[in-house]
Amino acid sequence: MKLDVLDLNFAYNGTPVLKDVSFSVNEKITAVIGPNGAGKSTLMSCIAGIQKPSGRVFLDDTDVSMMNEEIIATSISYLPQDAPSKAVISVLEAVLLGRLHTLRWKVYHEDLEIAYKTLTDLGIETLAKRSLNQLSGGQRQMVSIAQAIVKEPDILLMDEPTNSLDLQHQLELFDLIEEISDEWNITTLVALHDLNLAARYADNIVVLNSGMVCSSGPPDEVLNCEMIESVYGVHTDVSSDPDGYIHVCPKCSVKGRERKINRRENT
Ligand SMILES: Nc1ncnc2c1ncn2[C@@H]1O[C@H](COP(=O)(O)OP(=O)(O)OP(=O)(O)O)[C@@H](O)[C@H]1O
Repeated sequence: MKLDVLDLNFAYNGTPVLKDVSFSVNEKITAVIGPNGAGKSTLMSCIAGIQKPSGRVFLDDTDVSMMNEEIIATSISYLPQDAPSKAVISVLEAVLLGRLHTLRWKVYHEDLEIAYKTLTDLGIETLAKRSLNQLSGGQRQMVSIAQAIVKEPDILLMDEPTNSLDLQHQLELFDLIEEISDEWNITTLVALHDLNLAARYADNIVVLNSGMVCSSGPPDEVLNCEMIESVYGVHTDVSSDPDGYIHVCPKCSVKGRERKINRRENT
């Protein structure tokens, strides 16, 4: 499904946070990157319909503000950045909640099958009967991811889904996102801090800085030393491997290097 974001502007208490944000994606996986406070989470929640920005969001050329509640609820799945729930309910019940919305309160056999399949795909089926409040942070994060995926949405919005996940689970999560993107033809927008994960898995990268899109395109066009230095204030080596994947190796922060030079000069 095509996602078009057109001239989004959003302010918290009069302070602008998103400024004329426009981009279009129909690639399978798009990473939204940018420094702390750039506006990534705000952008995700605006697209999910939680915040009400000015501007337009179109799904396959239909204005989301014109779509009915049920279609939006079934089309868009949103995994927020907030800490996953510690409610006293089982993992299976929590995942099943992902199949429900305000206009759909009944669980069918098909929902159970899809919930178990999702848990198995994520490698957490053995947790099905455990209570959320007895899980580790990473395990709870996996359950939140299962809740987002189990909906089988057209648009999957994930805000820093790799928070609390170990290396194996980070890679397995993205392998699964790649797989379901292919199978279900969904568009995934994922806010990420890890530039190497973005380089490895995203078909397209949108760079947000101070609420504005400062670059967008495929990883090999977007990820370069100049962009990373100007947006993140970090010196890096950027290289590409024989498979064509970009690798970003951080060297030092611009400020850190300046402080070191100043210290040397003053001693
Ligand atoms: N509820 C809020 N009320 C007021 N200001 C907010 C609120 N939420 C976020 N902000 C501000 O909006 C700006 C963008 O925040 P946002 O969380 O969207 O950034 P982000 O790119 O997701 O950051 P991070 O990488 O640190 O998660 C920041 O300056 C932040 O302080």
